[in-house]
Amino acid sequence: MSTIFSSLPIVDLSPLQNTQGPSESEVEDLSTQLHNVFATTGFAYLVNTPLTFKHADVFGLALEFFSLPHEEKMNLAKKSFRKENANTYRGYFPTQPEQATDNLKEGFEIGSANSVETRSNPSRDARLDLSEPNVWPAKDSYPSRQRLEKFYTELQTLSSRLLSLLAMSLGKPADFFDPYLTNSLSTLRLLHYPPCGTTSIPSNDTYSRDDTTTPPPEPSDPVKLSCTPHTDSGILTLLHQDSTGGLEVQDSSGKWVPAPYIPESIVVNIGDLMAKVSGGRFIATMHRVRAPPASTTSVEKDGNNKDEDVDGSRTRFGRFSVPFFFEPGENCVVRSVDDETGNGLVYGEHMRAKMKTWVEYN
Ligand SMILES: O=C(O)CCC(=O)C(=O)O
Ligand SMILES: [Fe+2]
Repeated sequence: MSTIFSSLPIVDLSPLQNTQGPSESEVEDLSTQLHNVFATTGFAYLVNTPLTFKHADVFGLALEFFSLPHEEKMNLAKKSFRKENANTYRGYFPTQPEQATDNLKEGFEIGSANSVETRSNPSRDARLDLSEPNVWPAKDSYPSRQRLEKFYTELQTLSSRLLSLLAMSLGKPADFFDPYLTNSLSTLRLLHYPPCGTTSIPSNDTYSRDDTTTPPPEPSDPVKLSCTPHTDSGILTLLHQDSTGGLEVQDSSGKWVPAPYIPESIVVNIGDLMAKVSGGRFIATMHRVRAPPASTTSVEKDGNNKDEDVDGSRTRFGRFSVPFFFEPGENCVVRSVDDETGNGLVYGEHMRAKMKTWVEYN
């Protein structure tokens, strides 16, 4: 359980921007800071990151994708949404208002551009291929494919650096978790929450890379959600959110604490897996997203809401966010740092079990 808090801490990553690399004392300091935030709130803002992508770039990539015609997006839909498609894990998922109006979002997910087949027995579960290649719109309709692939690579590199700082903070060598990252299954997800003025229907359905522990909605809580309460499943999540607001994080008293937009920041949080690996020292904190109100204006490419969208058509977009789920390889054996000799958990199996609870795979 997290502690009681009223806002999320901010961690300044400027030492990682230095091309010479951070000094020894900066490494120590960052490692301690990250340990402290993940052991208390489980969530933080990262500022002055070494990413070359600005918010304007990131939300421009999302806007470009979600502005594609519906049919073109559906050509990339996962098999569970369009049975003639071959992709089971990567690709597009449409909004499902009939399933869960408190989870109203469309998304597009990619893995590594260099994904290699890692299923130990491909025929065993052809229904779900965690290491399948990405699917893409035609080049003309989505010219930014390479940009998105580059963004993925930068996020993977930044996450790996954070993980080595966490390894040190747990008394391990900086490269302790490197074997986890062989054929890493990290996912970059573009998310679009349409503006929603409709009444939320309480539902336990979730589409999220999240825990199964979605609590029932509080009866007296009139909050309309676009993403139900959950914890993330992997190592870390690095989230870009636009200025719409709506992300909330639960503290140990059960209170929902807003995590408002901070320009050019990334929100980072611990996933279930890292909570386990840390021997419970780090916390995978519950979070949720409030539905963007019907009056929400569109988002401009710089992440700031404006009445006009980038081509001036006054389309009302709702909210964009871009989580990056940092995950180990499918065959990675995951163990607590306190229990290096004990039985581990094979990550791919853990994921498959968890996904049976996700609405789009049922
Ligand atoms: O959109 C957001 O701000 C958060 C999304 C999220 O928590 C998730 O996709 O796991
Ligand atoms: Fe999440």
